[in-house]
Amino acid sequence: MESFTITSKKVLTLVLVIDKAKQMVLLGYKKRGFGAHLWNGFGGKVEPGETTREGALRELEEEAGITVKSEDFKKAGILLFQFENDPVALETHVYKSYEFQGQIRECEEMRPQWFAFANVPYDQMWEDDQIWLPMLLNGQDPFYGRIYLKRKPVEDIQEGETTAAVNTSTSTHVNHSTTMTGTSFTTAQPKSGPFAMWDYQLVHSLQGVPHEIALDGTIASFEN
Ligand SMILES: Nc1ncnc2c1[nH]c(=O)n2[C@H]1C[C@H](O)[C@@H](COP(=O)(O)OP(=O)(O)OP(=O)(O)O)O1
Repeated sequence: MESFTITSKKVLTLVLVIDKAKQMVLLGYKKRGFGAHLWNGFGGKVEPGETTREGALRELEEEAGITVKSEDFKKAGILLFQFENDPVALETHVYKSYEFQGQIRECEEMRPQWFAFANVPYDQMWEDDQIWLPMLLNGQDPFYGRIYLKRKPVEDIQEGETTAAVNTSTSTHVNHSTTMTGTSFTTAQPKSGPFAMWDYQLVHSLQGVPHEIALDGTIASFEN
């Protein structure tokens, strides 16, 4: 019996930098931590005292070495990630920019690389990315999505995927990891992470930009 009831949430960010002329998107290969060995946008937890916008810009600079001017930095939407039997959801604020300044560089956590829209490696990304990323790339934002994820059965987990689950240290998902304790994989070439998407709801081309999601999963407020 699935339980996706949530009682609290953590606020995260996710940034997609796009070269509109070349129809390419900048992704990062996550080398460690939650979501390790998957390609994703740049982002992470929002620190105390930061706005989501400030946190997103900070993570982009830390993880890809680049900055974006405030006027070019647009909120594309919010994704609420809910995990089976985990009362803590991840409210992830998604931003996009068609411009950036600085030199793209690799860091300890992420290896950035440009991908043509037609060659985005969805089979090596969070499974939900194939639902909402094409909408973002096609300009069908703002959007709001609710994504329900279930831990994959152990036999379906590929080599390396445990790294993504077990190395979550400060993240919400330590409880999910416990079922994996004792399993040891050494190579790191997973396909789409240790969680499978169970269901989703996505509303795109919204009239307003969502600002916050309530614990019942509805949009609590829009940006001014
Ligand atoms: N399901 C799914 N699809 C797409 N993107 C994500 C998910 N779940 C996620 O958590 N994410 C994104 C949201 C964030 O951008 C990152 C996760 O952030 P994380 O690396 O845990 O945060 P940091 O602050 O960088 O972590 P530390 O390593 O510093 O603790 O993935």
